[in-house]
Amino acid sequence: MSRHRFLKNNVDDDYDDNEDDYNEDFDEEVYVVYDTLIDKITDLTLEEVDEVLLDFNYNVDDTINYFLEDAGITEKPVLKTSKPQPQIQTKQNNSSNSSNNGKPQQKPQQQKTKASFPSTLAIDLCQRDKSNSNNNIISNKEFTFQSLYSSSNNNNNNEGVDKITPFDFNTPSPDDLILEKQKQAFKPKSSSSSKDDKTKSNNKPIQQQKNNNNNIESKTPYNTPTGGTPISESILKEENVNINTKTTTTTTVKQHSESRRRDLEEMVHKSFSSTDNKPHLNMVVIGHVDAGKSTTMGHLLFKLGQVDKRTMDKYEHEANRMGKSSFHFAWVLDEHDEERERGVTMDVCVRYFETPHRSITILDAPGHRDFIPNMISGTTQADVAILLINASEFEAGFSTEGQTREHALLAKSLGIMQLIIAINKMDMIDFSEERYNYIVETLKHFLSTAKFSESSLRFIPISGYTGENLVDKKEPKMSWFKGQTLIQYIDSFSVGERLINKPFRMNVNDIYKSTSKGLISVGGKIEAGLVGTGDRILIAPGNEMCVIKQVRRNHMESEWGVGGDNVDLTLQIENTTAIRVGSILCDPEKPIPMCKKFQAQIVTFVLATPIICGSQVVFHAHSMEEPATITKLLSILDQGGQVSKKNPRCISDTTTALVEIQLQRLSCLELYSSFRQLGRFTLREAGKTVAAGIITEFLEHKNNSKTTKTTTSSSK
Ligand SMILES: Nc1nc2c(ncn2[C@@H]2O[C@H](COP(=O)(O)OP(=O)(O)OP(=O)(O)O)[C@@H](O)[C@H]2O)c(=O)[nH]1
Repeated sequence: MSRHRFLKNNVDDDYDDNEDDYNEDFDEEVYVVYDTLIDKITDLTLEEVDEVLLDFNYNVDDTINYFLEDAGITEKPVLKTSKPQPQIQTKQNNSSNSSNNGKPQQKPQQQKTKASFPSTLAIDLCQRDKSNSNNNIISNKEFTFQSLYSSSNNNNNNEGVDKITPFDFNTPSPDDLILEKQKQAFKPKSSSSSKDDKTKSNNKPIQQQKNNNNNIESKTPYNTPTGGTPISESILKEENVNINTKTTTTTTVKQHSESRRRDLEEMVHKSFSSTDNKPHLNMVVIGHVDAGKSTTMGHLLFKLGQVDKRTMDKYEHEANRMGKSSFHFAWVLDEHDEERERGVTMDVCVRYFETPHRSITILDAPGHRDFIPNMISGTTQADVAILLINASEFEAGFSTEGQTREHALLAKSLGIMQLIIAINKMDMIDFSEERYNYIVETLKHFLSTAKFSESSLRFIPISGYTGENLVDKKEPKMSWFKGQTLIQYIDSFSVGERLINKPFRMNVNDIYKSTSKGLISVGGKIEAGLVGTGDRILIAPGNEMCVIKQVRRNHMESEWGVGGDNVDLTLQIENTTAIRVGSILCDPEKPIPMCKKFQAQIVTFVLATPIICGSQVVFHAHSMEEPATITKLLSILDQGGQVSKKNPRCISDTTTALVEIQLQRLSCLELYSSFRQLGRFTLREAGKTVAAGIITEFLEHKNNSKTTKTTTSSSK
């Protein structure tokens, strides 16, 4: 019934182990430089070459000179042209963990262009900027998200557009090499051959398009590059591809056939138009630490019959024994021993319930500031939110050190439009109307400066512990409140559009290992598209294929899932380490772009030190996080989104600006104009959220698509 939470640390370990996979596709220049220098600089790595090439805009000569100078070598080596073959060998070494030369196994180096986060110099520069041009920076007093959101452009012209760039077959392409490998590996097997016999080539040379600063072939996110990675044997079998045949064709792997698509659409239509259908919403519960989020949700689930009396008694008894008697409702959601011992939620917990007109997935987020990355990851999956406020200690949560403001701003930045503000622990303030009104007025003012529209806010006094106003009203001392109960407000959340016709995208938020070999279950939100059992989908990054064996939506088995659903998928996959929290599952024909450098519009929060060119931050988007550098400050924008100052020297508090951001590694991202939810991000520095933003333009990106070149003797 309930979803297990995935222990992020384990995944991070997997991820580290897998970095070689992640970095195994390089441009040809990388191999030219590497092959030319490797005899002279023996500790050279492909990753290092890749980084430096990037800095030199893929200029081979400049890069070689850089390394020679760095190593103090004056004699220039003869330039070696690179053939695809060494790529394969290097990657084989990688995947087999060979210690042959060891280099490709090393983790990527840190970026060479490092600048430490600003200090007094930056503050000084900023103040000078301010004094020179007071009009250019939006007043600190008025926090504005307006330009961030007004720039949201609904232009989805890119949607579904495929531009296929033909590959020049004069030279042996990486696909040819793969085909050779496939021929060897995929010898026809008898029908009785066991699954375990399957051999998968781990070589994944992709014919890459060059995506440097000056050479962006196209900005559409759905370009389908030529070349591709080898499709796994199981999938080839399902496609009925006979490897030992004569005619060579390039096939794009399809997620599902046209007829299957029609069937799935029919099922979706039938389900959605049924009178039993309750629109689904993902609801994140946020707020300062100890505001009562888990207690309120646990008590609500208990009142709705989602937790039986016996289990509740057991929790109460055990909580008593541990001296944590007041936490027994919180234990419905806080399942881990450490969370129960510490009385603190650490990771997002997922639960499901229904109201008369809605089916709701609860995402109970941690309130403690140490776990804000988890809160962000939960909020990115949500459609609506409940902000819990501790009425007895409102000031502590609302202070700049508290998380009330930060959570509300993050929720807004991550696309939450509808918010219930539950003023909790009313029993601790003797259900005082006066205190309630004071808190509501203070929050109303703050939330309007954060650009929440007043009509999308609902304020409600509750006691999560006594249960007052959760599903019914009993407390005579609170008879002054004439509004609805919490469950009624939840029931009246409006439901957003389901992006069924967009390419499939799902954000992986949980992973549960399966006991069956080759099967793995993942949980997360389908951002867009339609999937069904039997679909073949692509895992990015990593460009690995898998097959959907089972779909669970709203915690029930289903044959399909659509945009907006929070689902668990059981996947058949040969390399279970290819998937991790932060992966994106996508349509192999229209995969998510991979991006390393982009232009973005950001809004800064309250900053300890201003942002300058070279500021190091942690970039959070959907469920991924990645070290990043702000490489250029392009302009400061006014409230209308117009440029008010070009090339500023720094960006201070609560300012809207256009910047360039460089990530340490290629990451799965979308333009905000194409996929809002996957084109939003937040930036954190030293444990604090410093800005939120949207991706406006890719500067360095590549597109993956799952194509395979197969040789067939007969075509259907
Ligand atoms: N008196 C009273 N205590 C409450 C109420 N709601 C929660 N509490 C208590 O507040 C403490 C913290 O509650 P939690 O539900 O763990 O708070 P939380 O917001 O989920 O905490 P984190 O997730 O760790 O941020 C517990 O001791 C609860 O019993 C309430 O309405 N009244």
